[in-house]
Amino acid sequence: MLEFQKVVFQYDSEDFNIINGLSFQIEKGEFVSVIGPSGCGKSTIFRLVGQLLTRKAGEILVGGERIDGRRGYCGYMPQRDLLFPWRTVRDNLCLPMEVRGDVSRAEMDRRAEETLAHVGLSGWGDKRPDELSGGMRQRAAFARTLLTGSELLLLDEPFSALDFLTRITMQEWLLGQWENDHKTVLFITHDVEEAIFLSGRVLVVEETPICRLASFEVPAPYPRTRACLTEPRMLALRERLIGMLRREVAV
Ligand SMILES: Nc1ncnc2c1ncn2[C@@H]1O[C@H](COP(=O)(O)OP(=O)(O)OP(=O)(O)O)[C@@H](O)[C@H]1O
Repeated sequence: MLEFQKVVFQYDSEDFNIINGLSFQIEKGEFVSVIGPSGCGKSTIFRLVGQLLTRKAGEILVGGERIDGRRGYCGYMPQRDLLFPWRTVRDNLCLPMEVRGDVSRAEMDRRAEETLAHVGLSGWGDKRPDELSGGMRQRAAFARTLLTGSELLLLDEPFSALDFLTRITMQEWLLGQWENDHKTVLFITHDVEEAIFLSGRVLVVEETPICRLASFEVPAPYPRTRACLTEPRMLALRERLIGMLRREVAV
């Protein structure tokens, strides 16, 4: 579903390649997390997939085809929900369809209502975002990401601003969504436990410049509950990943 082939990228203001010959693959329907220390370049990978940044070399393929010149092949959900405060929740959800411009107003509203119901927000379409709780706003933002119609979802620390209880509730909610629709999800987080609870595979940024990602299979079948986090194999993986991240930020 997503493939990097020897991708190289440099920010204009920097004198080195932050991404330096990176190759990796994500299969269709996988839930994969990317972890690494702050500032190592995780979001840069997402920006390259979304063509918000242009690589210097290498290829990025989605669904086996080069991304260049294409649109609508991925949905992006940033850390902050970025819902427009002056729009109703429904009109926020309609945005990706408005941008595409390929469906009528009535159809946009129908799809928005359907997706609101899907994320447990029936009846909230006429509200403004500031009338929703943090968790509800994130669900609305996720619904908007779904309405891009893309099979590949890039979720960039979507729960990091939430309080602990809302956060674990949202993790369980997201896992339930994924277990139903099996979209391909690439998920950035700083939280090792969140990564192993949600993912089938965890990719670790071991160094900057990023030349490779270390890949770890998560040893727990789906469907999952939080109880799996206390299993010895999961605890061992958690400790191993924390150890790797500690080494990277050691001073
Ligand atoms: N527009 C830019 N110009 C120059 N440098 C940038 C730019 N955007 C990001 N950087 C730098 O590139 C590095 C990687 O940034 P990026 O946002 O990809 O990291 P990250 O791993 O996602 O960080 P965090 O976990 O804190 O969100 C950082 O050192 C950052 O300062």
